[in-house]
Amino acid sequence: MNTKSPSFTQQLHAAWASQGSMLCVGFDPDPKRIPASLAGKPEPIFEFCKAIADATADLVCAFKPQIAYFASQGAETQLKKLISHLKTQYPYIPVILDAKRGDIGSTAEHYAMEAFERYGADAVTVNPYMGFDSIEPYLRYSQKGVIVLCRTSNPGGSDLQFLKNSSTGEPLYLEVAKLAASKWNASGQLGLVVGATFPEEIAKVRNLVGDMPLLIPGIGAQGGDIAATVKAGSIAQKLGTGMIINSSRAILYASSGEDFAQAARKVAQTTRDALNAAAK
Ligand SMILES: O=c1ccn([C@@H]2O[C@H](COP(=O)(O)O)[C@@H](O)[C@H]2O)c(=O)[nH]1
Repeated sequence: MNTKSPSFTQQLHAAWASQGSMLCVGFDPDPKRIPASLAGKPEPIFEFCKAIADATADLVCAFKPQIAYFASQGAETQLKKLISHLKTQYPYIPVILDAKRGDIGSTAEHYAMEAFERYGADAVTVNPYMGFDSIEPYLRYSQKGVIVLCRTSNPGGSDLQFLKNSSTGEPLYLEVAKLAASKWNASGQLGLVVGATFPEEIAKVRNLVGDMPLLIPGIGAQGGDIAATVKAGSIAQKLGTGMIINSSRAILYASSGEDFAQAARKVAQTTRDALNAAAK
């Protein structure tokens, strides 16, 4: 009997199929933007994120808390409580901790423990620019997802990610994609971050990495084009899979009033529907 819990990619494939969605709701809880109706609660960050999670859980394939928003407020306990709530109430929805860690192996071991043991995340984002030994400690958790930054959504991403390898002539982000697909993915649990703000590059990455999951931030507040993103990241014959398309602020802050969770749901629903329409 196989008693192992499902791996990150198994969870993801099940969520794409059962939820019928490629939308990921991101939790970037900015204290300045949390609705006044939650002020005075002992754990406003947790309450805010929980309300949004509960209002959108049937619309998503993943949730993505961004650790900086919790750590900057000393709200690690609220992050832990949020992930625990998500894993208890929605065990079929993978939780990706967006931490973008990158450090030497001995330190990376502790970052991996933080993500997978302290917080119980199903996957974590990592920065690959210190090389394979900085990623390897995460891969020891053979069921957990490791999502490697490749072509980020920010304008400054081009500063380094477009530098050409002097022997192959390939830009650095494509070298990362190639390494991820050919050498680093022994666990089969790797994914790549590619920004929705650069659909042409999403297509180039997809072309190199087969059906590896792509975490795609940059629709919504960053203005990435939904139709172009979905077209670029789709896998032939497997439409509606392969992408975890994140929106954080556009959903979280759809309303600053007491109706914030219902407003978030409306935006999440419209976004999920637009993603699905583009995948047809
Ligand atoms: O290239 C990247 C990698 C990560 N992010 C993160 O995604 C969300 C985007 O938030 P929006 O409010 O939808 O713009 C945020 O947590 C970033 O840290 C990214 O934007 N780009």
